[in-house]
Amino acid sequence: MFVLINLKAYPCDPVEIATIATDVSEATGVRIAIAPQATDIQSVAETGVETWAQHVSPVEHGSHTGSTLAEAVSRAGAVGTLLNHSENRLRLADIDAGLRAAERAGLETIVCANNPRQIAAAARLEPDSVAVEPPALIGTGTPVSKADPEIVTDSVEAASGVPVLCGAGISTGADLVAAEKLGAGGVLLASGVAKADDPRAALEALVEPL
Ligand SMILES: O=C(CO)COP(=O)(O)O
Repeated sequence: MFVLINLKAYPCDPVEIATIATDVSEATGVRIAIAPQATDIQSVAETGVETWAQHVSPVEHGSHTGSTLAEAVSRAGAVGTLLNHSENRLRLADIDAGLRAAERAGLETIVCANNPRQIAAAARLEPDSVAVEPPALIGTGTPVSKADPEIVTDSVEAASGVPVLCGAGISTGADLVAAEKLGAGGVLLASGVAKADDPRAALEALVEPL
């Protein structure tokens, strides 16, 4: 299972969480990555943890003030990027161009989507993986694998062989096991670790049953 922790714009310490993730990943052998704010990518990557961008802009080098260049996040130490998170929705053409920008920079890609129909469309754009996250469950602590397991199984079918992660409301080891049983190759989560009083205990408990 791939565990990708999206720190969003939460007021957590990204380097502390990255250090914990490195320790837990080394101790358990579970692949754990952190997606911090773009400006924290370098300091997070320096901990040795697998580091992802939350987004890259659909542009190449050029006159694109305010953009997040795929090559720049790669240079800072990111090895992958999310695209089209439900909190940062993109137009179809921009998802496509963002994917091609990430490919040029050598970044692994995950395109997020709300439901199995969108997963089918996202998979056709040939990302490395897709992630289904029903927006209504994000941040609720109610996992998609429990609230609506068919969203995961239908997404796995709709993705036509592209690996599927699931996310929204995931916070326990049981949630990870349930996601794996439904066919997900990984999970995307945020508040369960980024907002935990004790992120180390939260992350250890999360991967313990794997
Ligand atoms: O949006 C998410 C991960 O990208 C899920 O957020 P929560 O884990 O807080 O529900």
